[in-house]
Amino acid sequence: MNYLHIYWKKYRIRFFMALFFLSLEALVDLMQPALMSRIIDQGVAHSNLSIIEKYGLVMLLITLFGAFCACTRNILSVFVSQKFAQDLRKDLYIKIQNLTQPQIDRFGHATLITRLTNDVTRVQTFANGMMRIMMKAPLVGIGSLIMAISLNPKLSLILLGIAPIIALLIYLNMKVSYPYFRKVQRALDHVNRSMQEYLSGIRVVKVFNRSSYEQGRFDKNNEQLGHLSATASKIGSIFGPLINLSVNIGIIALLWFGGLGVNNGSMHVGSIIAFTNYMMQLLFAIMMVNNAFNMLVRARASAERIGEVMVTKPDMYFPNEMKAEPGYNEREALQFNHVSFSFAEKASHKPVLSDVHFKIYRRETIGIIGPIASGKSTLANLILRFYDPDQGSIVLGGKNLKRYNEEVLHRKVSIVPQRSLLFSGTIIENIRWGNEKATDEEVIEAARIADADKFIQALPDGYYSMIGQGGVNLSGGQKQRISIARAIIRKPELLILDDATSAVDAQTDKRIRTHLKKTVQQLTCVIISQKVSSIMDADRILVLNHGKIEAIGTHAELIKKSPFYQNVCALQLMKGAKSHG
Ligand SMILES: Nc1ncnc2c1ncn2[C@@H]1O[C@H](COP(=O)(O)OP(=O)(O)OP(=O)(O)O)[C@@H](O)[C@H]1O
Repeated sequence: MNYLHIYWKKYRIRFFMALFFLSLEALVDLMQPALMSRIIDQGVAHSNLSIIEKYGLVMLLITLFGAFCACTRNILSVFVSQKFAQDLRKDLYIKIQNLTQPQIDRFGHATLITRLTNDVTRVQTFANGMMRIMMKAPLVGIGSLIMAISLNPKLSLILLGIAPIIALLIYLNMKVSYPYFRKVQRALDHVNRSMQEYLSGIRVVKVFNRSSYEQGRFDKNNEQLGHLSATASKIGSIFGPLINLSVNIGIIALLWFGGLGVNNGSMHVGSIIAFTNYMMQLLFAIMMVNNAFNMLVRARASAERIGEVMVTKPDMYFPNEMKAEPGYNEREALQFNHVSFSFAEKASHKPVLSDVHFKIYRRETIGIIGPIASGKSTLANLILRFYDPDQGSIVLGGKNLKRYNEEVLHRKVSIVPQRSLLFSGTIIENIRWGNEKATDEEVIEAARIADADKFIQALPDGYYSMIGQGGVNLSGGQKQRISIARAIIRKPELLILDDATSAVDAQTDKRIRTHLKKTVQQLTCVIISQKVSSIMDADRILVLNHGKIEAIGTHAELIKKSPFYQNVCALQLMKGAKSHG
């Protein structure tokens, strides 16, 4: 948990200031019973009003001082814990942003959200608790013990007998409950995941009448969370009463022996009351320590989970120097050199891409077609360096992808992903998301190329129309066209359309491709599609089958040499001809 060091360094002065005021508060608490004992034994017992007034005034003044210390400490502890949590959340967010795709795949989305929210809150609660009770409790506890011993050494033996039993119970409580709190957080990840999946697929769930099935999945995870939380709390609820029982046995013993002392005249009532007060304070302090340990156990589990993300080192490097490969041909835009790749998590480890070898020339449009799960999107993800090939290399503009600075790479290559992802905000903001500096004219031009300008202008607020989260108030085709405009406005050298026009009709699809060819002359384009009509007029078409290149060539060439392409054309083009006929 070394990552917490920087926050400690940043906030330790305020933390110690809070502890200073907390110690003063504890001191005030410790003085009260002693003063009360004097008021009773010297004032009340002897009907001495001036003593009562004198010590009463002192008690009032120190209580006021105690209140001032408590307020100051509160302001400091809230400030420190809030700021610490804010910094931690921010740093964790940045860390998550810098995780590579395989690392994000490994963690999973839901757990990253729980770690960023719930786990950080737990650590924050603990930090705040430290400045409220954790330090006060030992101070009051030790102080009470000293005061009690100085008041009556014999009676203090009772305290010394009870205190170790309570300390042992606290230790056992911590030891038994710790593993459960880690499990509780993991169960919370599962609940978050089922909720996240449900919300992102809500329409599909409804259409397929799978609400009760999804509810079942949620219930199962929720039950598991409830069960684990209950077990963790049950452990606390066994140790809590045991500690209480020990405290009460101590009080009874104290009153018994104290009563005997008052009877035989060796003790005063005021001292017994003060002693009882110190004993209560001591035992209360021990119980507070127990609570604090419970908080510590939870916070430790959370801090470790946050730590797992914080210490994750990037497994990809994006250097700044970019050397061109020897013998580089200026005409080449992209080159796959015998690339093989598999997702490490896959049980079978079967390669998703095997020995993929091809070149794309500048300003060329390449179509990629292939059956479902043949590796088309994976190929696009490798060009963006979301993953690195296991074997072979990818060369972009004469330079190995591994030598690119991340920002430069993503300025050169832009993608319109299969699922259009829009953000809540206006349409213009969403398009400009691709290039913050783009002028209004450039936004409109990009929308025209993506064949989106007309429908946007027809909306009541035009480019300033609001888009709901994920683009809920737009059709699939409208979302896709805005996504295309967003990619074009970046002015990339290589544009990848990954099934980006699946929701638009054939004419719009064609218009977009024609606009792209005419307007963005320097552009090299990779069009991935299941539709022959989307790629048949590309300069060359690459047929991917089971992660291997089956054939590469023009539409006319492939019709002759690729069995898969022949089949798809036969199915799709004949169907198209029939439906037109
Ligand atoms: N993040 C991932 N982790 C593990 N396996 C993955 C991951 N992404 C894709 N795969 C697997 O890789 C294979 C190829 O997937 P990919 O998405 O590249 O296919 P595709 O040709 O684009 O399919 P489609 O036409 O359906 O979009 C599939 O078997 C898929 O299950």
